[in-house]
Amino acid sequence: MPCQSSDELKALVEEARNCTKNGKVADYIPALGKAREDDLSIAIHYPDGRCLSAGDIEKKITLQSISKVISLALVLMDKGQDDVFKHVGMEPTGDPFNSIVKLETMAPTKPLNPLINAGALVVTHMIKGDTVKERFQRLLVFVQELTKDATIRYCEEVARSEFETSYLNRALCYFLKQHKMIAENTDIEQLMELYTMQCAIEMNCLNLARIGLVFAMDGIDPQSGKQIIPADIARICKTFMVTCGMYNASGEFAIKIGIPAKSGVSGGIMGAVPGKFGIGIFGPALDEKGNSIAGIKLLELLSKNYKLSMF
Ligand SMILES: NC(=O)CC[C@H](N)C(=O)O
Repeated sequence: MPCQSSDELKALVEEARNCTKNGKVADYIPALGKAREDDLSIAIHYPDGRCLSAGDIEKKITLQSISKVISLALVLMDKGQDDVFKHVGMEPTGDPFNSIVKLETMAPTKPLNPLINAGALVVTHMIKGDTVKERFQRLLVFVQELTKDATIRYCEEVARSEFETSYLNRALCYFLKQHKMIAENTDIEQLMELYTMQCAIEMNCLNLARIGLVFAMDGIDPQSGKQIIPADIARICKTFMVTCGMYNASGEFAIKIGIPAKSGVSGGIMGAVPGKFGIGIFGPALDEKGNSIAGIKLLELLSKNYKLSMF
């Protein structure tokens, strides 16, 4: 068993908290700018139901880019790999998450992977349903199943704040629609509504750790034994988490930490230690690449102390 007590975790959190002062809370989505720079919390969820935690784990965070792994799993389950990978690739980019540059320089115009914004917007546009409400509800029910928490909702304030300011994401959508990676009959305002609600799904670190646990256990909910995500799809998602989960810092993260993980600009990180446990972290101060600066430090300490690298 890697980490035995919450006290061990608390010591690591206090050590990692020092670097929050070198980071900055994201404010390009104005509502995210309200977060406290020195916040840091972590939860670890084991398959036998035990949880360890440190920091204020009641605090809720919006998923932001972490939601991209979940929508990918849902759309792969709905549409199958052939259809999905006709619209989005499997390669890391080396560019920031919201970059538009490769869409113009690559032929054909297909987002390189589903975890950058361009690819995630294509994936979200493939969520099944007739209305934004119906499509969002399907995603939310899936998240509630993964977290085993039917109270999970989205934060309207954060969703609205992003919807009102998301010009770059709109630009990506129109570019992709022009090149038929987003279907011609798609209303981009409705897609933005769905995407910003998806990114604003809100939960605490424990919930996040539980999602990580399901991915870690190859899509099985270890408590009920139910296969929530087919093993092959959980494998694909984890592979993307390794190659693209930390944006253009994924290579360094794989070398230094070696845990499949996905970060979001709210400062969340979801980790899935294969076969062992799930991790949920909240630390809103970000580094220059948009990853939680103390969250990465904390994962580095955990990985070194408990030999968690999968490589
Ligand atoms: N890196 C992120 O977490 C990005 C998600 C955010 N909602 C955006 O599209 O800009």
